[in-house]
Amino acid sequence: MTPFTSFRPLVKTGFLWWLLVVSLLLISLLFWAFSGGQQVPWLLLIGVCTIFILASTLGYFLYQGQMNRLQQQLQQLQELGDATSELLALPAKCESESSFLNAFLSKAVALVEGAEMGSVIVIQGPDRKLHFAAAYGQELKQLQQLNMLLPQTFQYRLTGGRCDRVIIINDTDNTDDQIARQLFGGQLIRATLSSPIYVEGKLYGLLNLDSTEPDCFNDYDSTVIDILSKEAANAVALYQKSQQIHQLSCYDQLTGLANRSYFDQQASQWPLRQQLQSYLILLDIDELKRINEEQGHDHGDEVLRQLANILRQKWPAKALMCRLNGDKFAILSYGEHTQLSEWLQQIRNDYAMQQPGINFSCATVPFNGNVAESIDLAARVIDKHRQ
Ligand SMILES: Nc1nc2c(ncn2[C@@H]2O[C@H](COP(=O)(O)OP(=O)(O)OP(=O)(O)O)[C@@H](O)[C@H]2O)c(=O)[nH]1
Repeated sequence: MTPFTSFRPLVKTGFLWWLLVVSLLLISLLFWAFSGGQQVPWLLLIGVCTIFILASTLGYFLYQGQMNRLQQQLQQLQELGDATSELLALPAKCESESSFLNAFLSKAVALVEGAEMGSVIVIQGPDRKLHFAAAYGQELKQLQQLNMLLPQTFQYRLTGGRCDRVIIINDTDNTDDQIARQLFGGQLIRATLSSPIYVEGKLYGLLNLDSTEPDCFNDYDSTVIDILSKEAANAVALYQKSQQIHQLSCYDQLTGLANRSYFDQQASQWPLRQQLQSYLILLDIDELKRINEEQGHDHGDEVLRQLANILRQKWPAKALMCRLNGDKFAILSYGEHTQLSEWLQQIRNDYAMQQPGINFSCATVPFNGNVAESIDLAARVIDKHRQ
């Protein structure tokens, strides 16, 4: 981040003083010249000089005020530039979408001078329900109790349902909007700003900034938040893409369980315990080929999905699970051998209730850190049982 170097005005103050002195001398010279070197009208000269000095001083202060405002805006612009580049780096650092939204919200509150608090609302489902995903200076749980739909927001109403621009309400006394008038620590929100966030052309959510003081947001804040919301949208899209890539590369699309390579990766970090043996359990659905042929591939898919669901929902201990390939699943779990057998029997019973007549073969072998070895051993045990 480059530190902001103080704004250098075009004209130095010393030069302005010289300009004033020279102008006064010129005025005096003109008076002297017009009086033809005779009696100089001193009173008139002093009056003119005084007016000139007052006008110059006023001009100077107006100029300074403008320079200060410009300096402030430049500083804000630089902060905005820093914030936007930080935003794009955030998805890689944040563990979840909600932690990203919280970080984004903090930046927005810090950038807009009048903002004391704020929230990020994500629009959910076809009925466009409002879900408060992040809050700053307000109780998130309390906000999440507000049961509202998008059409009830002032953003929606004041844009005629288009939600296409930043909306500022600088005095909430003039609105009956529930969100706009929330209580904050016993105080009423008096000014509020709402910006839509579009991710890949679809309304993703709203960024709201609030203050207990009226008239504290201006057009400049609106521009800053508009830019920031667009950058946040890019960052959200980036985050969602990276999640999709993770999902596609690590999980089996049919069952939602981990795939073999992600399972291998996680199993390599599985903590082996001295007091409690770890076991690898291999499950292989019987005669899936025949099921596919007789009842169709879709039914075969359902058979696979249901076993995965039962394993995920019913396995009673901490475990890693995956669909190894085709009709084979693996579980890495702690437990006593007899206990694991009981759990497997329970899974078998539950599965038989959902898929009558369909069974699976399984083998439980000790796991000592080498996944491939344990899987080979378990596969040999299953083959032996089937012969
Ligand atoms: N429906 C469906 N079938 C699959 C999928 N992946 C693999 N299969 C089928 O699963 C069958 C597995 O064949 P085999 O390894 O001989 O297993 P099996 O027919 O269950 O025979 P056993 O395991 O010896 O009882 C093959 O016919 C594959 O086409 C899938 O994603 N969906």
